Amino acid sequence: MERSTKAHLVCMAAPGQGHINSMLNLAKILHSKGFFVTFVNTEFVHRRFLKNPESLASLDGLPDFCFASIPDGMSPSNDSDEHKQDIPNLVLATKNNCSAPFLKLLSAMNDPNSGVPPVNCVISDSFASFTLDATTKLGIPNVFYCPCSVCGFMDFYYCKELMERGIIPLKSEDDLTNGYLDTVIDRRPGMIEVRMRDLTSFVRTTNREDILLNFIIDETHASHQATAIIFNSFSELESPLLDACSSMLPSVFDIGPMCLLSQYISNDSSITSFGRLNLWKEDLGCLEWLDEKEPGSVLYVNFGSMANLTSKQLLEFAWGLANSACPFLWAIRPGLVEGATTLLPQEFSEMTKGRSFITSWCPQQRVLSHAAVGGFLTHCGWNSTTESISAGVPMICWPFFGDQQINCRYICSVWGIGMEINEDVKREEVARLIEKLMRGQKGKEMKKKAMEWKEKAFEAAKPGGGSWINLERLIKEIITKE
Ligand SMILES: O=c1ccn([C@@H]2O[C@H](COP(=O)(O)OP(=O)(O)O[C@H]3O[C@H](CO)[C@@H](O)[C@H](O)[C@H]3O)[C@@H](O)[C@H]2O)c(=O)[nH]1
Repeated sequence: MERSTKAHLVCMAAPGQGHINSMLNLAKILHSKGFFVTFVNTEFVHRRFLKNPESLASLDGLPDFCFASIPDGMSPSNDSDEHKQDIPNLVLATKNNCSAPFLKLLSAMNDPNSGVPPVNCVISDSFASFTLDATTKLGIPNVFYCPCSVCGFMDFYYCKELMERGIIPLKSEDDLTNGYLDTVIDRRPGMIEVRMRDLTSFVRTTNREDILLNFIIDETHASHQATAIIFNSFSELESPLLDACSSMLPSVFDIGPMCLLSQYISNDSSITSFGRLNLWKEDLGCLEWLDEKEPGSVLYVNFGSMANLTSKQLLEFAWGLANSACPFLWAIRPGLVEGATTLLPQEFSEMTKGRSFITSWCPQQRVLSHAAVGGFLTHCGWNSTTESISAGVPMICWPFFGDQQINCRYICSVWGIGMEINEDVKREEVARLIEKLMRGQKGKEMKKKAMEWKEKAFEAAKPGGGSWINLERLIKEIITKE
């Protein structure tokens, strides 16, 4: 095969649906800008894609866009219950096992007989800092791509200082319930004043060695070694945070929302129709169901790819939805409720018949952009948040873990486009907030605000907008710099 002469970018995704979607959007944009792209997954997720026919078709790639995978130490026996995601185990496996295979992969691609151009730059998920060993050894730039919000990243980053000051981890399990979580934290540079409960859920531990808490501290601080760091955000949305971040880290570029930027890829590129990498099979039937519904009448409910609910929480949401009398589309992915087989009672199905559509996985961006959707009950994952902002849809927030608590705080208190449900979810509150969002004055105000943010997001992402210009600067000043 003749070796392409294009500059070669290797995009290393972290093993999670939210991370992969976001990185894939970026990879497609960079491909459309004339780069040769290799998109790398860990074997744990790659094995899942091989089992999903739609994703499998995408793995064939396109001219100058190919896929690769690296061993992560997760044996196929870990896939036995593939819907159960043991996140601490996955995080440790990736961190401890991927560095050497990644170096091996880059070295193989640099071989003149590899058929692909030598690697010019690595774009690495900022939660896959194991790539630094290889790029340091080979002397090539390593640009971190953070799929979280800037507020989420900074919240993780500042945990180190909170730990040094003895504020985290918690002193006792009682702190989870004795009101300690309502303690206000000193303002951190660039951030608004928050309570302990708004910090990442990973601080809710008494164990200083907690895997996830130490992981997010180590990974965010590893950004100091990156050549640059990119955020899936835009200046208008997170300006003070971006300023604070820029004063601490190497070159910072906000080039989001990625879901909008990727829509501006040139039409003549076959990459626009290029498939998606889904861990679950997508149900397009929900779009036809939405077509039948009144504009703005449907509440969309989805808790993303990682959150786990107890059966009790699921039932509180279910009865809240049933009692609200609002039409709703609810995606309950396999594994959302651990161990449960029968999820929803017969009475629920009878009571919501004709106004509910339950599925397991849907084309979320298309759902959020559908005229029938008037609100989103979400876990506040950053992709869901930016997709909702980009569609002008206000939210009801039930953050589960990680960066979702701080995203929720910004959605509700800073951007004015959401209302939070108590952690200890109760059906009465669910029904009350749905009513408020879909029919109340507060809902109207939030919708107006959401439409304003949508416009700002489009302004940033369109050719010539702030994020677009930042992308071009990134390519010129970092990726292709001689
Ligand atoms: O039925 C569904 C459900 C989700 N999605 C897509 O899956 C992604 C979900 O991403 P996100 O909303 O960010 O949630 P998670 O999958 O939970 O993402 C993880 O990764 C994010 C980026 O780091 C973090 O912000 C989250 O807290 C973390 O849980 C989005 O692109 C959705 O459009 C679908 O296409 N169909």
